[in-house]
Amino acid sequence: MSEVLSFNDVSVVRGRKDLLKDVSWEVNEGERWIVLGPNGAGKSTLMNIAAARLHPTRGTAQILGETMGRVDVFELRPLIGLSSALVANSIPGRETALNVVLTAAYGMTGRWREKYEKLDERRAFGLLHEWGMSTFMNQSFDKLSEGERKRVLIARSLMTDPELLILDEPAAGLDLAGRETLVAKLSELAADEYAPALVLVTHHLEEVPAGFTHILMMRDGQVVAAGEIEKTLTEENLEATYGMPLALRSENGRFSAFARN
Ligand SMILES: Nc1ncnc2c1ncn2[C@@H]1O[C@H](COP(=O)(O)OP(=O)(O)OP(=O)(O)O)[C@@H](O)[C@H]1O
Repeated sequence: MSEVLSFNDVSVVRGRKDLLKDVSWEVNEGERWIVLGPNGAGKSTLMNIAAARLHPTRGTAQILGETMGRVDVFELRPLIGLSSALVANSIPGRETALNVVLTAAYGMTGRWREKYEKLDERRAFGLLHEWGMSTFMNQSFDKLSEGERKRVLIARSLMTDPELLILDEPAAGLDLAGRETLVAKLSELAADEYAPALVLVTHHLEEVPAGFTHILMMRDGQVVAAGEIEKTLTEENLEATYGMPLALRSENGRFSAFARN
């Protein structure tokens, strides 16, 4: 099985603060990872490195076999699909849903004068269709609901047929039905043997789709625990991650947690 990510003692320092401290983490082809941790744990910082947007201050980060600092990141980035609030904010609101997906083919966020192949247009439409959004293809991005926007963003992140897909808080801001629809779709994606390696960042166990195989638990820029979800997602590790006693429940591959009295 080939390595998708291999981080060795990765640290990111800003001023006197360690945003990440000695993080070692490996993701292999076919794995579906959850990255869990409280606000400020360093999850997005870690994802920025995984998406080849940020260099570690110390340590080595290998992405799809290439070492950060020794590779042209512009060649690496099309191989990594990224869906995050930062990507969403960079999309011009008036862009249509179809263009939001299509422009990923050129690593752009807004359509300018580039010419797209029919093949690209068909692929973009196909992805919108797969994510239940083809009827919205001509609707502008800023007129979509939060849940619709999230699905368009995921379709966009798959446009270049990436080898790694990073979803940074894909269910943030969704209502219950929106969250459950998205989680079900992500579960389908996790079960698809042709899907890229998946990394999904969340604060909430309820947002972990069934079928995800591994979990990285973080606190204060450090790894609390990492490994197969069945062995690693324990009440003990949850308490160490969130700093409070939590009761863990699991049912049909889904999880939830509550404060323990
Ligand atoms: N450029 C920066 N300079 C200084 N501190 C920063 C910088 N970027 C992030 N931080 C700090 O680093 C810490 C980790 O931030 P990060 O966004 O990675 O956490 P997170 O786990 O994704 O949090 P959240 O769940 O709230 O999104 C936070 O305390 C944040 O304030």
